[in-house]
Amino acid sequence: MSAKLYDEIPSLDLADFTSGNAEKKAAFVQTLGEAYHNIGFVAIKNHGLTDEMTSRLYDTIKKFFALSDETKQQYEIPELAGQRGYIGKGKEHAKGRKTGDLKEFYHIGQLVTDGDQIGSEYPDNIWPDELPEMEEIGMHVYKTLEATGIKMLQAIALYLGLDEHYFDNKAHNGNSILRPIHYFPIENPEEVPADAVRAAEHGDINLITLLMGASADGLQVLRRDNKWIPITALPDQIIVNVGDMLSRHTNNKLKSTIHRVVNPPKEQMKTSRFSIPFFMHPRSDMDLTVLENCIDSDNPKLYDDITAGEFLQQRLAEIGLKKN
Ligand SMILES: O=C(O)CCC(=O)C(=O)O
Ligand SMILES: [Fe+2]
Repeated sequence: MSAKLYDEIPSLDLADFTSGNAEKKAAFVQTLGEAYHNIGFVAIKNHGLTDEMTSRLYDTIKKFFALSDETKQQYEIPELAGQRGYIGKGKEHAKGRKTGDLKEFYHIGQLVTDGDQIGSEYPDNIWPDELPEMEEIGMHVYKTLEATGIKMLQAIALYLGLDEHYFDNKAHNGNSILRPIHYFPIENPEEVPADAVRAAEHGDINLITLLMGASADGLQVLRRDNKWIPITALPDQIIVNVGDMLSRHTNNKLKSTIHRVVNPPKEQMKTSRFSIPFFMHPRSDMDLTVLENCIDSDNPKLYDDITAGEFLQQRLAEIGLKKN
């Protein structure tokens, strides 16, 4: 397939995939697959979130991050390797770096309600006493994005020549995480390490990421020709990108594209930026062994066999969230 150089990431309508029109569905699958092969990112509309849900979650997390550091730190549990609750300023760094990112965030994890045994693998969520509304809106957005992610994975499965429902049972009650992020204001830019950025360049760990809030400035993706291009999404779109687990499983046929959040100009460092990614993980026993149909003489097998759970533990240590 030809390598395309996009100036902006392709936009798609998820309703084309779900509406029941076979032609539109096939076109969605093809456009999505080509975009993921070439740049790893798309913007989609009709993702299932309403404006009301989006603004309620933003209002809530803005109130949370406005609490004092001391209050927020009550919800930080290092033993959970940052998998639930609050993660303080500068704690996470990109793989291969030491300087922490200029962000603080909160992790909301899976809630199993159908009696599935896997529920016992997951730590309970942590909810702040100060914001009783966070649990309801947080879980509502979590479950909505999870359902949207399953549909995106169905389209991806078709593009890969797999059964449409290949990922369904692997993603059902998966170890996904909703991560509201606050890129905090910096009054005096001289006081932070010279190489500190909001989010240093990285690939996401998981299968796919569904990102709310990319309409805010600063997010950039590294194109195949090594040029950084800004991500712009319309207010009614979310971004959906390929993570390292999916890239591995497909022998890089689908690209987990490197991206970053750059700092604003110095005089605007005093402003906050918020975003809310949903990192879609499968169940930890999913086998990420490279798919047979993604290996041929031009594309030799690039990765060792590993499960999703093992891959996650490795990466959490590499980004500073899990202490050995
Ligand atoms: O804040 C954003 O726009 C992107 C965040 C991101 O890439 C991440 O948390 O993995
Ligand atoms: Fe990311």
